[in-house]
Amino acid sequence: MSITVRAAAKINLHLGVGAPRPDGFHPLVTVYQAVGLCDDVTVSSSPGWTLGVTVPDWIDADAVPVTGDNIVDRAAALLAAHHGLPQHAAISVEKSIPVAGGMAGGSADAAAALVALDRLWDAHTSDDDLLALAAELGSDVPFALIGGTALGTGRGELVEPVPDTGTWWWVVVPSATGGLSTPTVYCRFDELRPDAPAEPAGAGDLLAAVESGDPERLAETLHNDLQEAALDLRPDLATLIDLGESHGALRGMVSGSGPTCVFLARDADDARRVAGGLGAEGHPVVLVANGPVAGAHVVTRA
Ligand SMILES: C[C@](O)(CO)[C@H](O)COP(=O)(O)OP(=O)(O)OC[C@H]1O[C@@H](n2ccc(N)nc2=O)[C@H](O)[C@@H]1O
Ligand SMILES: Nc1ncnc2c1ncn2[C@@H]1O[C@H](COP(=O)(O)OP(=O)(O)OP(=O)(O)O)[C@@H](O)[C@H]1O
Repeated sequence: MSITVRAAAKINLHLGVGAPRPDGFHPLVTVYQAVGLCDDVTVSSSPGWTLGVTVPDWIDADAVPVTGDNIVDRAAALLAAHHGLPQHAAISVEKSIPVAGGMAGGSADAAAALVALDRLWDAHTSDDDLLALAAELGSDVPFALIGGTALGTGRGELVEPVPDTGTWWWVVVPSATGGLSTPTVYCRFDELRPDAPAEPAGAGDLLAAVESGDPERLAETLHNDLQEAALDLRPDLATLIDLGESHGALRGMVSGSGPTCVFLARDADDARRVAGGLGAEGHPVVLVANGPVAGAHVVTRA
């Protein structure tokens, strides 16, 4: 048997970050949106354990570990231990989400692997247990399971869907010069914001904008507390954001911890125009994606 599960990249429409907790994690109030830029994880029956990764030419294959350190290995080990099962399958991960890009690509793969292996092993894991296992794997992984548009609290792992009947158009520009480490960006946030409040900035205005369906209103309320830290580490991103806005984007920002930058467009045509403009300026990879899209879900079963 072979099962393919697809999981999407995320954008943080709102990312409010508070002062670090005693456990080192930062309290968040975030609004996630899953966008149509997806990784596919395929699992097949096998007596042993193998993992392969394929990438498009614009992703550096060496940036994705394949020898035991992949988050997919950790997801499989955790699910197997939860059920007292042996960890056996042949897995292939087809990546399209930027690596170390602030779009939660590894988290998407972990969520997809949990869903795929649950089906392959006939494990019937409850939704609550899947969410708990996801939270052990990483703060962004529970959202990758549910997708759509959702409020994230705690360290980001407590997720709750929010009403969103809009179709939002995004231009996505992965960095051509490598990724950023999430812990490094949080550390720089701590250095730049020693006075960060215990309670992160709330998302009321952003949630009202999402509900309105109005892209101009959403553009005004997009908010990322990690942007200052990401721009401090990668000053070139500020130039990119200005360029995207000069080509007609309603608003550009750093995605999560970066360095991918995302640009909100008025509609699909505008998104294509902004993408064309950035491509003509010499950015080698410029993608268009819309959201919200579904969380990790089975696409083929044979
Ligand atoms: C930047 C975001 O993508 C926004 O959604 C997430 O907060 C990052 O989520 P993630 O990559 O799933 O993060 P995890 O794997 O849970 O944690 C990686 C590291 O990021 C930092 N981290 C992460 C989440 C959080 N709320 N506070 C943190 O300080 C910690 O240094 C942690 O050791
Ligand atoms: N399946 C995977 N895909 C990508 N990176 C992985 C994977 N498994 C492990 N990694 C490691 O995890 C690191 C972070 O990768 P990822 O693409 O998830 O970053 P990110 O999108 O910035 O994460 P986030 O937005 O959740 O902070 C990579 O640098 C890589 O070493």
